[in-house]
Amino acid sequence: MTTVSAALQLLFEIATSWWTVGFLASFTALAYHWTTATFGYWRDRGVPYVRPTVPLFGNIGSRALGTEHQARMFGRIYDAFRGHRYVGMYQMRTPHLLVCDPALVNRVMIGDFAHFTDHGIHTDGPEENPLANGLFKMRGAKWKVMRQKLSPVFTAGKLRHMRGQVAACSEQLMRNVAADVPATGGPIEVRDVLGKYSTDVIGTCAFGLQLNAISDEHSEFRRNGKAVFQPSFRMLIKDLIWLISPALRRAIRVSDYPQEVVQFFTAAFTDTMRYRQEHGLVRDDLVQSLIQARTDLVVNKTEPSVTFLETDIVANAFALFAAGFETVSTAMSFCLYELALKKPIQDKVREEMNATKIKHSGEINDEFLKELHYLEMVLAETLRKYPPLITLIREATKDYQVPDDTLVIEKGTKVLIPAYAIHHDYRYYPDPETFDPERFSPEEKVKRPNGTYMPFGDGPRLCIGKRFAEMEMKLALTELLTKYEVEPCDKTDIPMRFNRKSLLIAPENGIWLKFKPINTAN
Ligand code: HEM
Repeated sequence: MTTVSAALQLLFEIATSWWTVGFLASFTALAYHWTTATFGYWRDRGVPYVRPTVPLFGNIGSRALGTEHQARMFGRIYDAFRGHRYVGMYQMRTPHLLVCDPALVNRVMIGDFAHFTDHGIHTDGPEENPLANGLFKMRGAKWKVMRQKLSPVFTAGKLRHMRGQVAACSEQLMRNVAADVPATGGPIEVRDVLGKYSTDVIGTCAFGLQLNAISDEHSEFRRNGKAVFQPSFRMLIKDLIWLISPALRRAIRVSDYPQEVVQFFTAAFTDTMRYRQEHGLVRDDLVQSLIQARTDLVVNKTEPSVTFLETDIVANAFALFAAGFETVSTAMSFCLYELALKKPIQDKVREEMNATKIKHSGEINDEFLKELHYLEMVLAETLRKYPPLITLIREATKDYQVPDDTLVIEKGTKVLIPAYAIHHDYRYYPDPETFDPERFSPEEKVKRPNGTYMPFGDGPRLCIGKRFAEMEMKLALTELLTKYEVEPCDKTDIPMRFNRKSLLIAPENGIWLKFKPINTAN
């Protein structure tokens, strides 16, 4: 009996262990197949491509693990294939085409835009994330209608009306800097102080909030705003899941932002809208254009072919905040960083500001801002060296025959434009790591081919807030640089190191600079 049961026991163990081994082997084979099934896509189409080394992760293992910054990763690929018009690569399992040739970049963004109308970024439904459907993520006809509704508020005439609101924010910025400088007696982390400024600007102009309710370190607006951009493990996972399988992401419903952030921004905008409507308040600002869009598209349904929801309006207020907060503060911070390291350029930009101030009797009006040509060159060079978006993205919305080529970019393909790498290509920008505003003198600019400068993107999807951002940056930089000299200090990172977890270009350790008050009667 004992012998029989021992034999049975042995047989059972063998069977189950074979079964286990078989199961594991099949599972591994299936998993391997699924995680690598797409990796022949570019080879099959005869496209030069970066060989994917790790199943599932494709070419972005280093980025996913946080061991390599995106700018470096795309730069490495771009450099390895220099001279090719495009390169195939895999972000997780998804094939992406990196377009490197400026002429083709120009076609994708401008000339043949009709084939690339969408950014092709995954959006959650309004139930999972009411803030998801902002302009940046909107597609097709819906994007076109909303873009037309919002564009008028960014024209030069309308911006003039918002200049007063932005100027009030730059005065608040100066009070914040003045409070920080004597208190610490030493360096300031400029991204923090400029982050308060750009929060103030969007808070007043897009959410209609009172200035004093925003910039305070402990204000809810500031706290929730920071939470949106805090690089987090959750955000990284969320992005990677989308690249593995959008269906998987939909199934497990990982939303873009924490619930409390969604609730806060929804309530902030809805309260302002209700207040303005109840009090018959009409102002020429972003809030007003969104209220008008709501009346036309949600209430009166003037575009019956496209469905707009209440959440689309709040999502667009939020989109202006999301797109305009970090980009502006980061660009201004890098600008001050470079000026602190290059004193002669700083002096020259200040001279221009002071001379223009005298010419306009101290009044900072539109003419004044337009005449700051050297500052424009400095900002252009800052955005060349540090474009906040490292790559631009498009999705082929129709099949596209690449001109003078055999390749057809199939509908649904993700197309990436490596803005950072192109901005750092020595063929267009010799000695690319040197900060040199003269590259943007009118004579130098015309020498470069189109499709080699795109910090704000280009074509119909060009940043809608470009002029607004330029006004915002010029106003604050004029205030700062005519009152303070900026200098590096012990805590300044030289050379600059980027935060590897951040989606946008961001410094690893903040940007610490000394602010020396200028004793002047101006
Ligand atoms: C230095 C500041 C800024 C930079 C460098 C910047 C850059 C960009 C870039 C690269 C894009 C994508 C363009 C493309 O795909 O071709 C974009 C889109 C966008 N930006 Fe900006 N941006 C800045 C400031 C702002 C501000 C202040 C606002 C709002 C007030 C804003 C609102 C938007 C919106 C809504 C979009 C989506 C446009 C669309 O898809 O139609 N941006 N921005």
